[in-house]
Amino acid sequence: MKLFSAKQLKEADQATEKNEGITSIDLMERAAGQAFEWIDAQLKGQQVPIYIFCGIGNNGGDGLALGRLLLNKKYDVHSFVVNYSENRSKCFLINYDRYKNTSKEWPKLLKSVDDFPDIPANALVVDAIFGIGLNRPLDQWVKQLVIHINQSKTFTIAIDVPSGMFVDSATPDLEAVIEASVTLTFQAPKLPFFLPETARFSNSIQVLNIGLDGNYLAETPTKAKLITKPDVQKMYQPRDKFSHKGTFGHALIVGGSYGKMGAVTLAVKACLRAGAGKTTTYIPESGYTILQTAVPEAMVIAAQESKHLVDFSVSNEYEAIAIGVGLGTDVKTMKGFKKFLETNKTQLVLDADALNLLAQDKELLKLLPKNCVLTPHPGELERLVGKWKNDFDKLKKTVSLSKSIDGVVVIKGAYTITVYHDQYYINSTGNPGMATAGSGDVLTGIITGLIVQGYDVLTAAVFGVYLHGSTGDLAAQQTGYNSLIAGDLIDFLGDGFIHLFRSDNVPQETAGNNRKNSN
Ligand SMILES: NC(=O)C1=CN([C@@H]2O[C@H](COP(=O)(O)OP(=O)(O)OC[C@H]3O[C@@H](n4cnc5c(N)ncnc54)[C@H](OP(=O)(O)O)[C@@H]3O)[C@@H](O)[C@H]2O)[C@H](O)CC1
Ligand SMILES: [K+]
Repeated sequence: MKLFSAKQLKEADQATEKNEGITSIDLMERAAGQAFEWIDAQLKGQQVPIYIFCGIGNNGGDGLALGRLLLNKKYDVHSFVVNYSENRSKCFLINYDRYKNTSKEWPKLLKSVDDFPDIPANALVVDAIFGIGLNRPLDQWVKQLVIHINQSKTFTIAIDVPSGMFVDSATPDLEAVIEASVTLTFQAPKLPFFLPETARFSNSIQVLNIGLDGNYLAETPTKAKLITKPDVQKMYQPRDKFSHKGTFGHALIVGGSYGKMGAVTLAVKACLRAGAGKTTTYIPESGYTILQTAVPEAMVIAAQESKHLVDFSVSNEYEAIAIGVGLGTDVKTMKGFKKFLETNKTQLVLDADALNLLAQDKELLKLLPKNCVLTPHPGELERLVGKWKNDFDKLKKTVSLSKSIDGVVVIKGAYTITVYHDQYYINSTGNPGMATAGSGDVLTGIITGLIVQGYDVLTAAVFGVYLHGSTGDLAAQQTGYNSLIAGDLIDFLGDGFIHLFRSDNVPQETAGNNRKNSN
């Protein structure tokens, strides 16, 4: 699903008006009508005081039109105009008059802190102060209003965007943003809904289709995409009946150190479960028995060193090498890693300590082959690219890293973002139960397993991240969040694949139950 910029949404708006022969007031009525339908479906006529705060632009116009529709359905509506500017939009003014004709009184004008109404605890608040047109910090008194609404702790519905949130750049004041309970956003979600600093404001997101011009939406490229099930269904490569294990590639997992062999165990199991034809692990000698016992399906090459890898001389028979899980950052390991990068030509997935070694000597980044995949969590990313000022700056720095290595960078988080050059792929699956030791090792294994099967690195990263998350969602149905452990992600990966092509209407209690039944 594409995430459009504010400018693109305004262009889509104009294309719709031109191609459908409608005006912007018609489109506003459509948008307000959709918001009304949604709210009416939740309230079902229940009488709660509805407090609507409207700006003076088109977001405010939406709010007034919504207020009128709610009044027509006999809801208890209290409307306010937040008069932050005299520059009222045409559609706002039309709806201002229409509102008066319905309610017989004007909405109350707010011009300073003294005008703020008390908001009853049982009220439903509608925030239509600013939408995608916000382009500078809020005036002090408007910020105070936002704080006043947030402090009321009432159920708050944001129209299009929580007011105070910037859509295409960093939000300058995180105290001046409406904390919405639900965001009814038009046509497509907006990028900051998925970024760590701002995601909490939009909370539950409902996308309302207001029928913007289909051609414009289809043909306009966006920097950011939200990856959902239909996107990954297209990525899946079905298996040919006459395929054999050689068809699905050979992966090498390099890593492990004394006390951290579990990381390699998890990665190699996940790699196999993701569908790799063959896997080999290259580990310090002390891990030999552990690996052979824990994963009989994997081959093991034990290095001479007992506790840390020093010598990384591996053959070039693999389609991809994952390196870094449980590796450690011993000085000798660093030396061997550098030597390995100087000669290696195989596609790489770099995680954990491999990223820390790269961060220790950034010159090593120049030795990476084209098209490698880096999978940092925010701490590892910061060590690689330096401190960022905000989420947009983080994305910018990650884009530079991706371009400089000509590879893929996966920023792990609640919404994992895969960055390739200046494209962002935002993942929609996963849950807080996955914040557990070894979860990243499983992801590394999945991505590597997909690459060796022939998925290009970008697809492997985007698809792998989605599968990792959707598998976690299925696992959590059985384990709950607290008890989910990384091994569960491996056990449920098969369900994750099967679920890709299962209707989402499958009742919750049957989805993801396969493991229990087959055990
Ligand atoms: N295509 C669509 O998606 C549709 C969107 N609709 C709704 O329209 C809004 C966007 O409306 P817009 O009028 O462009 O902008 P806002 O309502 O968000 O803001 C109004 C104006 O306020 C000015 N501004 C910006 N920042 C500040 C500030 N900090 N303080 C004071 N004033 C500010 C700015 O105008 P300037 O000329 O002063 O710069 C804004 O234009 C969208 O979010 C939807 O809700 C349609 O209803 C349907 C189609
Ligand atoms: K709003």
